[in-house]
Amino acid sequence: MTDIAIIAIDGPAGSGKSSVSKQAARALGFGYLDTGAAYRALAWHVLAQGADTADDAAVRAAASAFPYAISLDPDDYWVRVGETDVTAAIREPRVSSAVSAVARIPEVRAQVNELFRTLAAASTRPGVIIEGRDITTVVAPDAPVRILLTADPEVRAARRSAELTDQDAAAVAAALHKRDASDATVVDFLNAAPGVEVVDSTDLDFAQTVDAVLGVVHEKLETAHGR
Ligand SMILES: Nc1ncnc2c1ncn2[C@@H]1O[C@H](COP(=O)(O)OP(=O)(O)OP(=O)(O)O)[C@@H](O)[C@H]1O
Ligand SMILES: Nc1ccn([C@@H]2O[C@H](COP(=O)(O)O)[C@@H](O)[C@H]2O)c(=O)n1
Repeated sequence: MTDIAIIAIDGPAGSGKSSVSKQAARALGFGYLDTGAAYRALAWHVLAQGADTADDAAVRAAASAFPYAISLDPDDYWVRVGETDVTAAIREPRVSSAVSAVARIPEVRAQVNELFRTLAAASTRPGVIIEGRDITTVVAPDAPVRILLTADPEVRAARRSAELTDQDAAAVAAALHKRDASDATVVDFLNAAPGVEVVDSTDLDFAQTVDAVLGVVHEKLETAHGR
């Protein structure tokens, strides 16, 4: 990539990637790139066309004409497909349960990975935090800071369930674990690749987790700059 400092963060569902990355980006004055949003928006796009994300041909066709846009501003986050703001819609359970099928197609991954690199390189900020599942290993394996953000599965499920108060807690947990199991067949986001720092938030509150991530970022950036 360019001289923009890339902070790569991976982790399983509900590990705090988006909320922690967004807060850390604010503290650093960096951009924030949510890569899961692209997969979610493509799944939304397929469903909006009345197709099934299990239909590879339909997904490839949707990906070939995918007018996707996302904000990298942590204080003004939005996701659009064409003229439609899909920021909230892509979090709906119907999209969450359809997204893994989209993410398992190699050509789709290659297409969005190129887009992520382009978006990050175009940032006018000194750095960008990119979060997802394969950022530390595939999208930005040379990033000066690479973090695996994790927490015990039951803690992640409880946090997600606390967000989705209108849904049954057991169903929320089951959906989260099912998505992880499916996604883990495509990329390894449960084990840290060599050189990747683990931040385990199981026993940390939100502020402590942000501080732990910022601690790794400062340490690694100082090392990278020879200080
Ligand atoms: N250390 C923490 N302590 C308590 N709550 C936390 C902590 N970290 C994150 N959370 C909360 O956990 C929930 C899930 O976090 P978030 O949505 O950021 O996870 P995610 O990894 O981006 O999930 P997904 O991959 O499913 O999009 C949010 O409500 C967030 O505020
Ligand atoms: N780098 C990534 C990011 C995401 N995915 C897929 O997208 C889904 C949604 O991601 P969230 O971070 O919003 O939960 C996720 O379940 C994966 O299927 C991916 O493959 N690679």
